[in-house]
Amino acid sequence: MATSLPCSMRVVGTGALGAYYGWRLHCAGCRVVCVCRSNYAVVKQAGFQIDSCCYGEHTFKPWQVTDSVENAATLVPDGYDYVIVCTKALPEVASTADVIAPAMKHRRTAAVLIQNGIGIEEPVAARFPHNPCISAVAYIGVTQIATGVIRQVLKASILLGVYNRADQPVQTSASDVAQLAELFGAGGIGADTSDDIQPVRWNKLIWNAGFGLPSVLTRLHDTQSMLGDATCRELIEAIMQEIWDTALKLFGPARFPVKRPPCTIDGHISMTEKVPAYKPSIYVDYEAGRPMELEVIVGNTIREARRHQLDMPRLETLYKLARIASHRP
Ligand SMILES: NC(=O)C1=CN([C@@H]2O[C@H](COP(=O)(O)OP(=O)(O)OC[C@H]3O[C@@H](n4cnc5c(N)ncnc54)[C@H](OP(=O)(O)O)[C@@H]3O)[C@@H](O)[C@H]2O)C=CC1
Ligand SMILES: CC(C)(CO)C(=O)C(=O)O
Repeated sequence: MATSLPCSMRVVGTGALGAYYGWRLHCAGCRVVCVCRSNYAVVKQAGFQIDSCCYGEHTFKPWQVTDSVENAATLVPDGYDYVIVCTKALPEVASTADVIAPAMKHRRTAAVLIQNGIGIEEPVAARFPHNPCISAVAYIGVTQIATGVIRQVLKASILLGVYNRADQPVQTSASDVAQLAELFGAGGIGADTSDDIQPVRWNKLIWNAGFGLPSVLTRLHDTQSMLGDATCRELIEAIMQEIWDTALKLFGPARFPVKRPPCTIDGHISMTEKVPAYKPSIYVDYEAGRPMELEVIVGNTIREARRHQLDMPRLETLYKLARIASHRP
């Protein structure tokens, strides 16, 4: 893996998050290749238009824009340093490992998963046991509000940690993670590393399930409308509490709550109150009739709890209702 700039990055899933982080890594001097899908024609021609609460309005023209992972692989024949995955995590629709496989042929290429939810790393680490695997938790609040147009409402930060399976021949090291954090830092992202990333992922679930499920079920659709409704606010807090309590039982008090804020329910709510109204990405997908990240954010959470003989009755009921809602005509 490269230790100094410039460094090659391939961003797969260049929607809101991918465009934003790709832009900041480009500003840090990395050669960024964006693999686009529905926004390919627009981005290839005009780049991304980014309206950032931190940097104002900018056009981001990546080093290369391509419409397939196979093409991206030919652009850097020696292999990428990092393949940054910013697709929605939808295991029931597509396997991330299959999607990125053409660009993972060189062993030094690290897979970096910047996605919400839990249980997303295992299939990637199992498929590419010789490649480093980095698990990332992002706080940023970006949305692709029109094709190729990205709006950011919160200062971006990212927490990076290793993902290793015990049987992997090559173990991802803390220095792999530190090098990537340095690159994000050079791009102005508040980047930090964690030597225990799974509780951090659970902590992020508190926000994503807490706001995501009620947004779909109440259709109050943005954070301020939801918090402004007393019943919805109560529901958000109750979901958050159930996940918080479960995480505490799973990880124990030495590992949970995590040390970095927001790490309390009040902290998640007050962070949200401070930023403009924002549609949870589950709601953005629901509204557009696209598959939602229900399995990795909610289904996997319930299943992991059950594996440890823990019940999450509130989440389970809302999960069933949201699944029904997702099949609406
Ligand atoms: N937005 C945010 O503020 C945050 C998001 N996250 C997480 O980050 C991840 C990305 O979210 P976000 O950027 O909001 O999502 P978006 O829907 O904006 O972007 C996802 C992009 O991935 C593309 N894509 C999906 N599959 C493929 C594929 N096989 N090949 C190429 N492109 C593909 C989609 O293309 P198409 O348009 O064709 O579907 C879309 O452009 C999610 O896991 C989300 O939960 C985490 C923290 C904050
Ligand atoms: C919690 C939030 C809005 C801001 O960090 C976010 O990052 C997300 O949409 O997942």
